[in-house]
Amino acid sequence: MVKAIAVVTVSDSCFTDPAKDTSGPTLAGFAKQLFPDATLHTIVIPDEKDIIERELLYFSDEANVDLVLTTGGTGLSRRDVTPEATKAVIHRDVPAISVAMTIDSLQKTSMAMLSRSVAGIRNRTLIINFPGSKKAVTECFEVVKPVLSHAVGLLTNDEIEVKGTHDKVQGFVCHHKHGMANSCVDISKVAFRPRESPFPMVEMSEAFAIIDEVMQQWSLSLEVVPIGDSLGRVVAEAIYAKEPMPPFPASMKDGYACISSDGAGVRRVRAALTAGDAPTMPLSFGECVRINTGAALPARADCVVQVEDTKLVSASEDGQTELEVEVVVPPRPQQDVRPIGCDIAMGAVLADKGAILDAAMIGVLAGAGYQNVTVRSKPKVALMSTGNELQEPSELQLKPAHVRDSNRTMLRVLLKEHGFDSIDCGIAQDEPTKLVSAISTSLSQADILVCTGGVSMGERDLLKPVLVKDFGATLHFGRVRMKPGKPSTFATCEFQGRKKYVFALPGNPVSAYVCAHLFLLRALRQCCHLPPFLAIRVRLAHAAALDARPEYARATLRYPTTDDLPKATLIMPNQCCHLPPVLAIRVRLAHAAALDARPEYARATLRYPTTDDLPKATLIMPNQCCHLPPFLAIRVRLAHAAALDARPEYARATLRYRTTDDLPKATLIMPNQSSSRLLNSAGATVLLQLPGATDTTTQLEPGAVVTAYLIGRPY
Ligand SMILES: Nc1nc2c(c(=O)[nH]1)N[C@H]1C(S)=C(S)[C@@H](COP(=O)(O)OP(=O)(O)OC[C@H]3O[C@@H](n4cnc5c(N)ncnc54)[C@H](O)[C@@H]3O)O[C@H]1N2
Ligand code: MOO
Repeated sequence: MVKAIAVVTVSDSCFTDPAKDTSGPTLAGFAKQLFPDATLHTIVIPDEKDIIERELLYFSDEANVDLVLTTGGTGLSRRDVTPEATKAVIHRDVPAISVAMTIDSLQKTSMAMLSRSVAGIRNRTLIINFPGSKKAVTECFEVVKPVLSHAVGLLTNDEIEVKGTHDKVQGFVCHHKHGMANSCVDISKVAFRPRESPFPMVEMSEAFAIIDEVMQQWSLSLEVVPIGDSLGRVVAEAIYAKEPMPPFPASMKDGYACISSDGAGVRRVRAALTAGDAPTMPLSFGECVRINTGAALPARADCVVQVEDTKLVSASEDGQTELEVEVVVPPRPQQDVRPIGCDIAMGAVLADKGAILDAAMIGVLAGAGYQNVTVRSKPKVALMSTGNELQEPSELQLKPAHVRDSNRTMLRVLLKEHGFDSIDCGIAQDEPTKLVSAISTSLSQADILVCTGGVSMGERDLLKPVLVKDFGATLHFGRVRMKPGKPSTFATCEFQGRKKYVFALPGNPVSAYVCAHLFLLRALRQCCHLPPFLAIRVRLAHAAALDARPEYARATLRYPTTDDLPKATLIMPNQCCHLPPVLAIRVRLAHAAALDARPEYARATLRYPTTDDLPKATLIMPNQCCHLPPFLAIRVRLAHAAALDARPEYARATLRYRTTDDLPKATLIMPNQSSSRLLNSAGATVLLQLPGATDTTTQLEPGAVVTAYLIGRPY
């Protein structure tokens, strides 16, 4: 199966102006049409041998793409070096591919003789050079189209042979290849089923450690996405500024661009410059130019005097032209000027490797001329429900003894909420051969299979035996001391030569919901190098009965103004496995809580204190049109000193929370929080409300408590 394709346009002119690239998008369109499920990477690079080689190596060795299709740079001109770069990286050539393309093209034009295309294999990646025109790409793609899938299959098969031996040793039979699925699981002798679960009960800490360790084996791959689609993605390689920002000395005020050494006094107003006007003549002594915020200063001007610090001396009779103004306060050199590169120096890091792209960072990239960004790929997740009692949610009429499948919809939406797509693999019946067939289909499409139901002790709970006996899976855990979700199962297996991860969650809807948060999202976030969920401490608003098992209770938070910690209120006192939210946080009980024999994860709501001086009903942003609540305001401590402006300031910051701290610690993204510098907002999770400076207080000391508005996910 072709899982990932890269289309590389090699052309100096397209690199300078990507809008000129017609053959790349054409090739990409054909590739997407032929392999609609494959991840598609596109890139435009100049005719530089080193760069071409680097990208080919990257796509075959790091991004693990199956097919690299280049277009351009195959002709005879001095800069045409794509074939040389390709030859330098391939391990084996496949000359007949280029020969077939050439023979076909020769029937249309004798110019085809001048194409020097190369095709070859590097590891498991097939690389094919196409010529650089849209017409040639269209013709040549038709030639190779019939063999691409098979060629990639053959390359992948090398690995399957090796894995096949391994699978046989473990008793795994590859059912999906033979049409009708078989299973080694015998369900005829129900009377002899185990009366005790054979799976050791692992503690939560152990289950987390197992997931963390096993998911390290997830093989990293990268993809290139348009910046507009990159929200929440993790940057794969540091991105640098190709030009300074601002690219010219720019005014910070509406006023007059002057020469500071002229001091205070009357100046002739030579012209007016609004933002976007390119200044033509240098300023002379005794002159000034009326200027707007953001406009470029004329040569020799070294300061801006804001309009408030000037007086009109003379104007044209119609009032349309200022002739002379008086500068009242002598200006300082560089006053109210943003010098070239003061917001972003050329070569500065715009987004570092590992950064999680947010609106500010994406804005920075847009301002710096980046259209695409290389990010870590997300795993492909398949969702499957199991159970003979399940019917599609779309069926209005319930059949006798049936329930509608709510888990698949819930999990799809939950994954979406956390930025992950999923593949719907339907409902599988509790019958070994049907499960084998459904699991095979799911695993062939995804890296991670999430299924619900069939993991407990019933004679139709077949997931675990089918995974082990029919897929040779290793069960890393099959029971966890927790509530809800005791029979949660985590397994891995080799399938079609690739490692697959299986989260077999309990069928009870709440168990599936809670365990998806705790286990599945933890694993997915680790694959993308996202940090685990933030844990904060809160107080219970009321008593909470405890179960013998530690319990993950769904709760809401409330934020009274007088308490030190948020208050948590259980969604319902009866937390049997049929209800929903999440946030792993330490809380204080607001009331007495009866304990069960087992540690219990009780569902509660939380309240969070803010300071008494908090402006009580001030919305930071009017979310009200959609009847959404305002952003949460919480109290935090400054991790460092913060200089105060004359105006109250909403400073962009990140939070760090240790369970030993009484309050989260806030760190400003950058000390320079100037409003033209979007970089100082990139990565911010809170707006810190800093008070305006007074005569006696010009800075807040480390540890000072201020209000923070949560504007993003707080991790
Ligand atoms: N003898 C024992 N029985 C059970 C034990 C045990 O330790 N010993 N554990 C209990 C616990 S705890 C849980 S949790 C459940 C887990 O059961 P399964 O994962 O095997 O799930 P099923 O039996 O298939 O279903 C349980 C329940 O959930 C409903 N369900 C299943 N799938 C869906 C779906 N997609 N959408 C909506 N509802 C679904 C199903 O109809 C059942 O009512 O086992 C206990 N038993
Ligand atoms: O562990 Mo189960 O989800 O309590 O019923």
